[in-house]
Amino acid sequence: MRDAHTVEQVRAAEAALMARLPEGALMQQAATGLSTAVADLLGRVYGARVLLLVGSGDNGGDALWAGARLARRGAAVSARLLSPDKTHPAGLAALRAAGGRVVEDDVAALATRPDLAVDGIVGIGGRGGLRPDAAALVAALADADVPVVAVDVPSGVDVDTGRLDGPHVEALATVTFGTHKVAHLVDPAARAAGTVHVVDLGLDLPRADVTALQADDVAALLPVPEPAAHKYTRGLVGVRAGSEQYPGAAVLCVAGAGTGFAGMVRYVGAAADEVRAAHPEVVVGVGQVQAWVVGSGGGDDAAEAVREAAADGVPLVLDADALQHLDAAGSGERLLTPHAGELARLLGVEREEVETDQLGFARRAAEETGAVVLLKGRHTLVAAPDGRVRATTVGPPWLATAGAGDVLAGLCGSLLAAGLDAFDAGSVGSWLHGAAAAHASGGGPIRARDVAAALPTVCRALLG
Ligand SMILES: NC(=O)C1=CN([C@@H]2O[C@H](COP(=O)(O)OP(=O)(O)OC[C@H]3O[C@@H](n4cnc5c(N)ncnc54)[C@H](OP(=O)(O)O)[C@@H]3O)[C@@H](O)[C@H]2O)[C@@H](O)CC1
Ligand SMILES: Nc1ncnc2c1ncn2[C@@H]1O[C@H](COP(=O)(O)OP(=O)(O)O)[C@@H](O)[C@H]1O
Ligand SMILES: [K+]
Repeated sequence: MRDAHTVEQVRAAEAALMARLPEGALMQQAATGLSTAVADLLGRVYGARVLLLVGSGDNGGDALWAGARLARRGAAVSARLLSPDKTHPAGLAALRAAGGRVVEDDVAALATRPDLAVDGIVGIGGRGGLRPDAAALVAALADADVPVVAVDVPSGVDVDTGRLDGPHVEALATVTFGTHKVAHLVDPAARAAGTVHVVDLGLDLPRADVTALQADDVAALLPVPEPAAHKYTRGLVGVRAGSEQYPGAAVLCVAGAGTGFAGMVRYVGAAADEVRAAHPEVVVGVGQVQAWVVGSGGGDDAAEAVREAAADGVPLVLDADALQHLDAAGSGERLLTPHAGELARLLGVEREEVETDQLGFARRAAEETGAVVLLKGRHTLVAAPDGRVRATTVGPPWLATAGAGDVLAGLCGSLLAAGLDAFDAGSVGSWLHGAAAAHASGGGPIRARDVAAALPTVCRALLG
């Protein structure tokens, strides 16, 4: 499990550890890890030009100490101090002693294009977007195409929410300390962090509310049939999806549901002929199920489909059109699978608001509806009403293709039918969906049906 802790949790754990260690020991560990990661990215340290962006706090201190290490290995290290009167004194002295120099202004900083910049403007102590002087320097570096390695977090992002509240650093990579922070997993900030490396500090941390399942977690949660299982004990998943206008959504939703986690797939809806033709193993017609998936491509019949599914009193996946009929869905186990636009409609806000505060709105929707909310996106978030959130960080941008959401809804429904709760079904389903897309893609384009087809291979690899 990848845990993402809050600033408060990190500060408390760091304080407890620092009380037992010599002064400055943690910063030395951080700077060592940072300089190693920068050296790896540079390939060759000797002769490389490294520019440090140094703010007023310990984040700047980390950058300076790491810069000193790189300078001792032969890099030409210069530092642009954004608060010259408040620069970390020991870090600055170490840099100078190692042969690094301070540049007077942005023009001098960029006079010779740096090979790489180290963003030590602000870390977990930052508030609000970058201030104008820092923003101007960061913009100039972006114009000059200088890759940036962020120290702890890309400066300017909101660490605990993943929001971007103004100008910020767009990093190639981020070297963080002790644990992931929320902004490393939650978009849009996570996008600005690039590849995240964690330097272990040996912190003793509490449970994290924001996490990301890893392959071994998913493998442990997969529903595997008992030796004496038969198709009814494994669970039946019902799909009420598709319409005359969108029969394909039914076919794709059934493809996701029919991956093999449930013992049987039942279909009810307007696309029975298409479903039968594409999936001969599916049973068409009403009957008992352990979970229903409702709404993908559901058109005008969605309200009725939600009402009928809810009448069975089993867990529900509510997708697409069904999301507009939550009042008909009862209050049992429910997994909602909106994209940002659908979540915005559900909450009566603008799509852009959801996109800028994905964690906040996913949590708010879960709290207000009492359902688990799976907010689809680059990093899909699965939020439980109690505030826990799992982010899915696998899945290539090629997955943003029509019908992929229908496959996901069906897959999650099959996991619910097989006995997972809505939080596990949503987060495991989303992880498998992303991993299947990555497998099917191999770096190239994919169709939604390819994602469904790759699911068994991904599961086999996990279980093997
Ligand atoms: N704790 C530990 O054990 C360890 C901590 N470590 C490191 O310390 C970092 C935290 O250091 P920190 O607490 O000094 O805060 P930090 O993020 O450097 O910034 C503070 C100052 O920045 C300013 N400022 C604020 N907002 C701003 C903005 N938008 N734009 C520009 N400036 C802004 C503001 O000062 P002001 O200018 O307002 O006086 C504020 O006081 C942490 O991220 C990690 O890198 C590691 O060494 C491992 C061990
Ligand atoms: N940039 C991206 N990177 C990775 N996955 C993405 C990205 N954008 C969207 N996705 C995923 O693609 C799928 C699109 O689903 P959705 O928007 O419901 O499409 P549709 O309604 O056509 O089925 C979701 O699983 C979403 O998480
Ligand atoms: K930073």
